Amino acid sequence: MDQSEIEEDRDLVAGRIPAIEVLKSERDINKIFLQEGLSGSKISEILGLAKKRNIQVQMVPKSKLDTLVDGMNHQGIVVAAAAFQYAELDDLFAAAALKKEDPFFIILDGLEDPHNLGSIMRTADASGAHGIIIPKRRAVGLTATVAKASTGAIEHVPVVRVTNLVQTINELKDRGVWLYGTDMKGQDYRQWDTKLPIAVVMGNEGKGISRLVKEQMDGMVTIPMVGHVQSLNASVAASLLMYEVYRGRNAL
Ligand SMILES: C[S@@+](CC[C@H](N)C(=O)[O-])C[C@H]1O[C@@H](n2cnc3c(N)ncnc32)[C@H](O)[C@@H]1O
Repeated sequence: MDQSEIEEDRDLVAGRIPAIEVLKSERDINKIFLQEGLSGSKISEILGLAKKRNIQVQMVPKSKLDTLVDGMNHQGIVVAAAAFQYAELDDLFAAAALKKEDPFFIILDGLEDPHNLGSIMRTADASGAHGIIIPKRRAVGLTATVAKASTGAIEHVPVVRVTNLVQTINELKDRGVWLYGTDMKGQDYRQWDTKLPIAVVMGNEGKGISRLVKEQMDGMVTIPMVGHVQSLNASVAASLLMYEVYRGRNAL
């Protein structure tokens, strides 16, 4: 096998749980590359799903998988799947409408780290967010590393990629969504009314939210910090905020 066997419009999904998620999804699968001599319950599940979907499984030595995914921890399995599909803004509204819920979107203003994006997708799925909006330029998009870090959530959380974030924010406002930015100078997140249709904006790992985006916000929200460091990791902050929305909307 060499790299040319993988068509350019294909994504390589590495790892057992991500492989199972992609095999259960509706995405087209080209082929499965499985490390020789592996067994176990997850491998049996993968082989069962492959059989059910009539997907070719090629047995390869570990070194081939290492080369294919460039040292990523593949756990003996790589799935060559159709390229990750981006959604449209309407798909996010439709996802909210389908669940009869007010929109709950996450906007990432220039997030760069694929592990942060994967982790945010994982919590977005868990906390019931209807989708994520990212800019096309100067930001991480959907990659194999993101897929791995999302542990399969990438198959369930729609991601919209837009050319102009400020324009999209204005469209969201026109459609009744309240925009909340996040930094260290906003209202305490425990006093935030999360029962409205909302989009939460997270900033870049180094620079935070850009000025032009911040100017469009209806409000700013802050997670209090009483220690010595100046900010939380973007995906950690996003998780706390997403669960605050969940908590506010799902009273016990
Ligand atoms: C590492 S921080 C960026 C710090 C950046 N130097 C700044 O001044 O905003 C990345 C993102 O995480 C979120 N964040 C981090 N800590 C936060 C907190 N305590 N409250 C609200 N959001 C926070 C914000 O969205 C921020 O833009």
